[in-house]
Amino acid sequence: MTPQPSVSYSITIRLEFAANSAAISDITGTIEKMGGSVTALDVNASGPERMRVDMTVLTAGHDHAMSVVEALKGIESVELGKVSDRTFLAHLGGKLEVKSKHPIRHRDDLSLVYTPGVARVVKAIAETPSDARRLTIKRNTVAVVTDGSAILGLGDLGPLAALPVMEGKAALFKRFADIDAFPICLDATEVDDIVAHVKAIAPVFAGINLEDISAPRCFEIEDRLRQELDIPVFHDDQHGTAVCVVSALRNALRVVEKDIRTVRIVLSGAGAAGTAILRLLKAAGAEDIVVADIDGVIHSGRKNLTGRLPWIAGVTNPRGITGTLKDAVKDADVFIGVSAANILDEDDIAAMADRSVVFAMANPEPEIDPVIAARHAEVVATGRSDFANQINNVLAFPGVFRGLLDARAKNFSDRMLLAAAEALADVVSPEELNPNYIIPSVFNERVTSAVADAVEQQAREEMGTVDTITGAIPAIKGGEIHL
Ligand SMILES: NC(=O)c1ccc[n+]([C@@H]2O[C@H](COP(=O)([O-])OP(=O)(O)OC[C@H]3O[C@@H](n4cnc5c(N)ncnc54)[C@H](O)[C@@H]3O)[C@@H](O)[C@H]2O)c1
Ligand SMILES: O=C(O)C[C@H](O)C(=O)O
Repeated sequence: MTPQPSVSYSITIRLEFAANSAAISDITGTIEKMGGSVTALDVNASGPERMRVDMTVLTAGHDHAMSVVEALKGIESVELGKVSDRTFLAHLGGKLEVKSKHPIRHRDDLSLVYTPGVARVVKAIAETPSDARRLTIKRNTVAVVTDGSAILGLGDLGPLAALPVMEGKAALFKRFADIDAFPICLDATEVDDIVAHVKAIAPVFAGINLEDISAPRCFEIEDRLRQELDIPVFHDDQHGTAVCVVSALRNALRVVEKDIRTVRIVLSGAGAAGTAILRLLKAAGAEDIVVADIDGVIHSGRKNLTGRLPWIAGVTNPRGITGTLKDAVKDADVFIGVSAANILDEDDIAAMADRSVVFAMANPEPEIDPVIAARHAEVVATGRSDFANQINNVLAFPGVFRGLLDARAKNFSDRMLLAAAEALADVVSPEELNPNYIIPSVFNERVTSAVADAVEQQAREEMGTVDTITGAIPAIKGGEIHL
């Protein structure tokens, strides 16, 4: 794929020049000739003789940005000032802050929110631990936990480098579900250590969102934490992705008028995302799924199947296909890729069944260029924001957690995930549905509430009657007033 100018590589360039010259058209002409795109021009200072402007330019990458700047240096009448990378500017000082909900103006406030008042609240919680949900941040707070071992598609870059991503996830929790999420980047690599650290911090939180932890460790870490903690533990790269894929597939199959129970699905990738997608596809009724990984198609005769691969071989591949991914996609109705960049070509997509569906979701480079895929497939989706049909787990995790927290759920089930997938799909109405609109934008106001309501309702059904948080209704207990 040829990189296009985008906001993620935008720069702001300070430029000074004579006020009456043709400098502005020279500048914009030079930028456009170099393939950049001017999106804003702000006058920073102006006088009768000279003016200073900040010009914002979209570029296609770091080297491209540098070549645009070099070209501007060549305009004689223009003086170049500082050049700022807008992505780095947006990260200066981090993306989050903690704010007090109660004003602290004088001694009265201190006595209420801190000592001595707080001591009675401490005793109340020690006596009735469930009161922590009413009297602390616990009820609306989620930990976003990583060890930095599988950051986006970048690999194992460690906990410190993972912090901007975890801050970003926390910001998305707040923006889309009004959940207070906090980034926790653990300097730990052993499964036992990670489990122990998450358990140790769990008292503060109503849920744990695991992020960017590499497979296969992520499976054991999640399984153990789900068993050992009484709050939901959700590995977003697995289940958030699975919800979005099943949701998008439901609508894509409506477009191509095929049935999930009979379509032939090829899933490329048997890691964190692939394994969870497979589970949820099975739960949604898919029967003919062939999974391939870096060593080719997974089947029970393949040597050295380890980890979850024997399970995958046992529940997939009903027609006993062997060989490569390319062999598997021939005549397939659906391709779902959560594996690696550019592993399919145009001929592979052309060899799929009529009215095929391609979800090429490897980030940042998909399994096949979506423009090429669209020459043969009827519905194409990617993980990217610069193409139609972006499948990203931000469509799921804020609403899923909102629903789990509101139901005070202790865990989640496949039925809750399926309910979330259905609700997300239904945000796109039959009148709106078309090959380029199978999945809504996260900025569609109905997304989070639809997912949250579906998860909460399903959670309540599965949990029976759930205590509701009654808020500030005073009750006399043991001579003390508990709010
Ligand atoms: N768009 C989204 O919302 C979204 C969500 C989750 C993951 N992803 C993307 O999916 C990819 C996989 O993520 P993951 O967390 O499951 O990673 P993972 O490392 O857990 O699993 C990767 C899988 O891909 C297979 N693979 C690697 N190279 C391959 C190749 N050349 N040919 C065929 N298979 C190959 C591996 O064998 C493994 O099964 C990444 O690119 C990630 O960015 C996208
Ligand atoms: O987490 C995301 O936003 C994307 C996805 O999990 C990925 O690994 O690319």
